[in-house]
Order: sequence, then C-alpha cells, then structure tokens
Amino acid sequence: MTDLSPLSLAAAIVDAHRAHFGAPAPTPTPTPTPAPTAFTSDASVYRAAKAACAALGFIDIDAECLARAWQAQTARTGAFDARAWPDAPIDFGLRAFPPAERADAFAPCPERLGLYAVLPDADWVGRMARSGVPTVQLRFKSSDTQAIAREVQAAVDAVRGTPALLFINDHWQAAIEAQAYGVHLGQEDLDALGAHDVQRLRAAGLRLGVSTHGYAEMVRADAVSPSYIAMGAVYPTTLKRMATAPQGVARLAAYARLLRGYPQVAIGGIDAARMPEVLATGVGSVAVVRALIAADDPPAKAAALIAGMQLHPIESAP
Ligand SMILES: Cc1ncc(COP(=O)(O)OP(=O)(O)O)c(N)n1
Ligand SMILES: Cc1ncsc1CCOP(=O)(O)O
Ligand SMILES: [Mg+2]
Repeated sequence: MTDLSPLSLAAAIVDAHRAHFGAPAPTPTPTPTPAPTAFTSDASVYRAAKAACAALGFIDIDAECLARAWQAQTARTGAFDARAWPDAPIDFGLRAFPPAERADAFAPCPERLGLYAVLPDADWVGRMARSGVPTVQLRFKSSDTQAIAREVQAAVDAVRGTPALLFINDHWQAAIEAQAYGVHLGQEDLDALGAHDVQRLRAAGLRLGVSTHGYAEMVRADAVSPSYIAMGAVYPTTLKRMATAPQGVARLAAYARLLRGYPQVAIGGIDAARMPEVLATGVGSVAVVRALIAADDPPAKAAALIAGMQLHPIESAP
C-alpha cells in the first residue's frame, strides 16, 4: 500500500518539483511520486507541503502560504497530487478573479505594460518617454516635501504629449496632487498607509502597482485589488538591498500562473539577454533600472529592449 505519511508526501512533493525550482538538498526519504490519491487528511497535506516547500527553499511565510493552498487544493479537488503545484487563486484565499471586476478595484491599466523604465528624476522620465518607452516610473528618493512635489510635477509635465504612462514611486500624495497616471508602492509603503489613505488614492482614480517578493506578499497585495502586481527581484540586483533572495524564473512563472488576471511586472537584474526567459513566464512587462541608466546610449538601448520584447512575444500562461 502507498505510504501516505506526511514525510512520504513531503518527499513526493520535493521530488516532483526539485528539478524545476532548482532546489538544494535531496529529501531524506525519496520515494516514487504517489499517484493522486483520495485518501489524505488535511493535516497531513498541510504538514507535508510546509516541510516540502521549506526544503524547496521557500521562506517560512511563503511555505506557510503554500501549505494552506495545497491543503485547500486537496480538499477542493478531492485528491492529493504531488505534481500539482497550487496556482488557483481560490486555494490561496484570494477573492474573485479577475480582480478588475471587484467593487474595490483600483483603476485598470493595460495588461501588458511592456518595457517599464524605473528612473531617478524627471529629466530621465522625459528622455525615456520621448524615446518610446511605454511605461515609466519616477523613483525619486527624497524626504524633502517641496523637492518631491517639484519633481513629481516635472515628471508629469515631461510625459505630456507622449503616450508614456507615468507611475510615481512612493510619493502618493504628490502623485494625486499632480494627477499622475499611477503610483507604485512597496509592502512597507502599503503598511504605512491607513485604509482611509488607500481609499483616497483609489477614489482619486490613480492606478496602483504593488511590489511583491513571494506568495505571502502577493496575498497581501491582492487584498487592495491593485492595478498591477510587480514581482522580484528575479535576479540579483545591486540597485537596492533586497530582504529576500532572488526569485529566479521558475518561481516567477509559478507566481505569474497564480496571478493571471492581473497585469504583471517582473523586476530585478533584468537585461536584454535575460528578457526572453522572463517573457516566457507570461509576464506582460519588464521593469529595468541599470539596463537603461547605465547604458552608453540610453535611447538606443530603450529602442533595442522594446524591439527585443516584440521579437519575443509574451506567451499567455496556460
Ligand atoms: C515596478 C517596480 N517594482 C518594484 C519596485 C520597488 O518598490 P519598493 O519595494 O517600494 O522599493 P523602492 O523602489 O521604493 O525602493 C519599484 N519601484 N517598481
Ligand atoms: C527597485 C527594485 N525593486 C526590486 S529590484 C529593484 C531594482 C531593479 O534594478 P535593476 O534593474 O538595475 O536590477
Ligand atoms: Mg517604495
């Protein structure tokens, strides 16, 4: 009879997904992947999946999230299948998809934001918008309120007359004042906002993009029904100290499957050479910093990246 102990189920999950996620250590008791089975207690699946996801290198809060999802998937389908990596929003406790149809959804943005340039000041924003970059972000790091208001207004002015969509990083109040297209917030930025602030931003009609670095943060981001979700860092980046390890394209693809229904942005360490494997995950946008601002000829580099994205059409997630 098949061994259905949590240890054996965990080994089966790890064995089925180790190659894909490039995970490290083999499990202590490798076993043949059991066929889907109807007999598995909820608690066994939860314990097995939690141990397996930790062994596959997921941080604790993400292993927890995945374990709950695996448990929910098993209950929903009536069978445990070690090969079936959870990717249904309902199993992660997310509300109805597509999120844009929810009553509390932020204003929508295009599903494919294309090349997304994250830029340090309004001059850069104008330069890249005039070079044909479809989505630009002002990432102006300052705590000087007046300088922020000036820079945000200058960025809004700089994209006028171009088709570029402008997101303002962090400075959501200045973005409302200047009537920017949208705002990008990280998890800590979101935590610092009260429900009332989130509602103010939503009611002002600005689009909202939210950073995520794993499953638990995706669940948190989904709670505000943002316009897009960014996922990263896909590769190592020197631009910003990251609290989490680079996610890699295998995880990015798994995230993209869970979040289909959201416009998705991949960020972190992406350049022209990595673009094809990133686009193959199904994300509709690739955000870059150094690939543009450290280029010898940024407008030419922007044109090359845009052309490269068109050469590798974005695949729809199955
Ligand atoms: C498109 C996009 N994705 C992620 C980020 C990072 O935002 P955040 O986590 O808030 O970090 P800072 O950029 O504020 O340092 C981004 N800016 N844009
Ligand atoms: C702001 C930010 N958030 C996650 S990775 C990153 C920096 C991306 O910069 P680069 O494209 O140069 O690696
Ligand atoms: Mg931020």
